[in-house]
Amino acid sequence: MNSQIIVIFGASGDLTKRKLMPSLYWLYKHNRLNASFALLGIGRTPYTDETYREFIEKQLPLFAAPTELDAISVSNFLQHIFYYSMDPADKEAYAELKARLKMLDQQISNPGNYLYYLATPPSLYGVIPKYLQNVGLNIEIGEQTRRIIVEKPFGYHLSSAQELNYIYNSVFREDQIYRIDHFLGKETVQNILALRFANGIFEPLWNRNYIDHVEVTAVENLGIEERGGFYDKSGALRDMVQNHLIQLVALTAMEPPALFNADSFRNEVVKVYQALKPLTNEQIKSQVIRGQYTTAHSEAHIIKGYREEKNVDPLSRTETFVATKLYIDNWRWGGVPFFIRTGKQMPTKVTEIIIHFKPTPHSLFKGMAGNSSLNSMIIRIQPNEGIVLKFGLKVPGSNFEIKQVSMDFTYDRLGGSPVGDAYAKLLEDCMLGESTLFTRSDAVEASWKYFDPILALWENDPCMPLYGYPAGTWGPLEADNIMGTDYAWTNPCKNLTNTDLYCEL
Ligand SMILES: NC(=O)C1=CN([C@@H]2O[C@H](COP(=O)(O)OP(=O)(O)OC[C@H]3O[C@@H](n4cnc5c(N)ncnc54)[C@H](OP(=O)(O)O)[C@@H]3O)[C@@H](O)[C@H]2O)C=CC1
Ligand SMILES: O=C1O[C@H](COP(=O)(O)O)[C@@H](O)[C@H](O)[C@H]1O
Repeated sequence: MNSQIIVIFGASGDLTKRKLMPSLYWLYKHNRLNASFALLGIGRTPYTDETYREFIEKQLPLFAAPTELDAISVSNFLQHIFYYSMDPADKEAYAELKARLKMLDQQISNPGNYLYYLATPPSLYGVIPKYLQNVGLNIEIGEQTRRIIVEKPFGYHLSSAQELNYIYNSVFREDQIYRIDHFLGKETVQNILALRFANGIFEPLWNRNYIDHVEVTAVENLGIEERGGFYDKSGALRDMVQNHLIQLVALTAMEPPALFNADSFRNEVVKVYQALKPLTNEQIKSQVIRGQYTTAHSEAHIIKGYREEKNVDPLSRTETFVATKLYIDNWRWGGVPFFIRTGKQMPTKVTEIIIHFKPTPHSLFKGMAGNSSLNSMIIRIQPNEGIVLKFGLKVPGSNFEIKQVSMDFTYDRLGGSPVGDAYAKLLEDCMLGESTLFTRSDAVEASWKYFDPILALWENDPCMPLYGYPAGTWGPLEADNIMGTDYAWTNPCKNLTNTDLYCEL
């Protein structure tokens, strides 16, 4: 790992304290950072190096596991942290920033390698690269590296994503730009690739001939917490579907890349997005269901409805739930529905992909329901990462009655070296110049191209329905309608524990 300075814009914010700092600390603790790395926090808040270190020190115990923290390594880690107070929206401030970076280079013997991390509100994503360019902070001289990580959402719709791509591509080369989607840093998400492409037994079945339908679920049992101001302008489609969920679809559906490198992998991802079958307005009405959580009363407590949350418009029509059916128009997937859903304030937090295989052509045994399949594969991404394969077996002693049983694998049985948070993986990859798990410009645009008409219809047609669902439920009943009579959502049980990979309802 090269020596480098990580420059975080938005260093006083929620993402920095909850995700970036604990991940960097984890990398530090596991000797994965260069001994002379430095972190320069940037923000308008008038911290000094010392007061910023105190701020970070207070946050760390809240987010890193107590067993991972020890006083000596925390205090050593903090010595690598510096702060520079400036408004990232102030063009004039960048010359001073450059001078501050030069000083820091000398202090830690860094040859001018900088990694910029944009953890500010998205309104600054287009501004910061231009101002860096104004003072030459984008230019690599000799062996230097200058990279930039941009948080999601990358754009608000297709045209703003295109505008941002235009700005980024005129300031940096594509291989210097890292559009982050933290789902790709999750170990089990990467394991989808291993499952599919390191094994000969699944791939022959992985197509329209054997797969009946696919479900992708990423739901949470929390509301929007302190992020009302951001979320009310975003909504579930922008926050989760256009990026995280569609990435999961891409990994499930992509063709095997010829090589395991950034370009081969990302070429295949883009092809999936390009093959998404566009929806007509009529189909958007019937196949894209949006919902918003409403107040729920239980014996023990009241859960606030979305419109009562802090910084949310009391008449808001922002969706906190989306369920939809999509098709991938290519030879492998033609006619196979992919059902995807996400929501806040659902009964549990779970992210999983379920591959439902086609039933046998004829039911020979008792207990095998007509045309429903006994075969499915559950790829659980969180909370308890693992894979379950379901199939039918004879009930002992019975008269050939068939029952569905499970063969399961939990990820923690695999051992291996310690694994950090998804952000640790992605930060480390970026520092190493490895961009496979970051989103390329054409992929962002191809994804927006599919989702743009949905957002446009929701925004422009006041008659488009927004369904309420009581907090703590599986979303509006209308979400069941998109499944039709042939399919049903698979809801994992409410109280998943780390020992149940899967439990029956
Ligand atoms: N928080 C999360 O869990 C996740 C966040 N993200 C994305 O990461 C980015 C950062 O998120 P988060 O940390 O929650 O955001 P915050 O709202 O906490 O903002 C981060 C920092 O940006 C600075 N800032 C805020 N407004 C302005 C402004 N108008 N001009 C200049 N600086 C400003 C503030 O620092 P100061 O006042 O010191 O300048 C603030 O602390 C967002 O784009 C978000 O979408 C993505 C995934 C998850
Ligand atoms: O990017 C986001 O993801 C989180 C969910 O991520 P997870 O890793 O905790 O599953 C979501 O809560 C947030 O709204 C969204 O911005």
